[in-house]
Amino acid sequence: MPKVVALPRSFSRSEEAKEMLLQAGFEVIWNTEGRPLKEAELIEVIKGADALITGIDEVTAKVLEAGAPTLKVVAKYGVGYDNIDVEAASRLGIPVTITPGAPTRSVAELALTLMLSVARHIPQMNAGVREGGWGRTTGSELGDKVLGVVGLGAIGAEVVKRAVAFDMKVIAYDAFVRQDMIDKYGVQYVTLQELYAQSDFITLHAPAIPETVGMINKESLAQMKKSAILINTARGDLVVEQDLYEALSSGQIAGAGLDTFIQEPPATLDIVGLPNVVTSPHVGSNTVEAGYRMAKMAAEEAIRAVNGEAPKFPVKAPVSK
Ligand SMILES: NC(=O)c1ccc[n+]([C@@H]2O[C@H](COP(=O)([O-])OP(=O)(O)OC[C@H]3O[C@@H](n4cnc5c(N)ncnc54)[C@H](O)[C@@H]3O)[C@@H](O)[C@H]2O)c1
Ligand SMILES: O=C(O)CC[C@@H](O)C(=O)O
Repeated sequence: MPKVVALPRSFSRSEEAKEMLLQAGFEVIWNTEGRPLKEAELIEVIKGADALITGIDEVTAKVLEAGAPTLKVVAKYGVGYDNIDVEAASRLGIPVTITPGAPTRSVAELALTLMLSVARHIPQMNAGVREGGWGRTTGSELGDKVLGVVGLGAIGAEVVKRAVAFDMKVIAYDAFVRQDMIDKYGVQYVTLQELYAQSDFITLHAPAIPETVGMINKESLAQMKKSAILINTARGDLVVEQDLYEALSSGQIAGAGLDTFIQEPPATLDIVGLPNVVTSPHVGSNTVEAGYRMAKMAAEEAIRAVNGEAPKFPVKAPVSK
């Protein structure tokens, strides 16, 4: 009986994907920890598995080596695969797949939610009202503001669509220029320096790769407007958190909305405790709808691999943290 290890915290909510795996004759090993697994835990659980479905667990070279004798695929439940040592997988002949498009709308909606929450101080006022207060703070509109999108891929594009509906002007930085974004939404491509200097809101949607890790640092923060609000629903690794903490505390920038952190939960409460910061615990794709799509697509990849079929959405380029 083929064995699939299904680790994403919300995977088991998807009855359809569960049923697909059972119908395909899989023995399914679930993650009962309620959190992503560490390397040592994964090394134990991966042994003898034919397929691994993973969220943001530590799929290191050692894990892949432990699974290599039987493992036929690592199917990422989502799109950001920086938690998987793709180079090691490729060396061991194990394909790595992702679920493109499945989390897109959910993450875009969260990015907008964070923009609005920071601009209107919603969590802070909500907390005050619940304590019997009536502290009204003055927020700002999104309309007529400049939104800078770093990484105009699937999620970035959905954010643009929504931002334009809020009457925002959008500028973007990406190595690949999308003519449809220019034609349909009037997006203007700029350099990173121009994006930092001109944006009222900056939203990160690039993957965590060597070129992007630490890109939001003392230097880039210093180029931003004092009124700028930074939104990060991409990966914590894109930000030097100590530099962001200092910029937010000193008024170098005005606020931040953060869904992702270098360490999750964050190692210290410094940033998340600041009054001008709104956070969420890496839930960009954690909706019922995105969960169903990601679970189904990942389950299909597991079944394909066990049947000896080629993966549908393999990761092409190796990435590192
Ligand atoms: N918070 C969450 O729960 C959550 C959920 C899903 C995805 N994500 C993150 O969002 C990221 C984007 O997802 P997507 O589906 O839009 O991916 P995508 O591949 O469609 O888009 C990524 C874009 O980033 C661009 N890019 C690559 N290198 C860049 C660089 N150096 N500077 C600027 N842009 C660069 C690419 O050209 C591409 O257009 C993922 O890599 C993942 O890390 C987070
Ligand atoms: O597995 C998760 O919980 C989130 C995955 C998400 O960040 C992604 O990259 O698609």
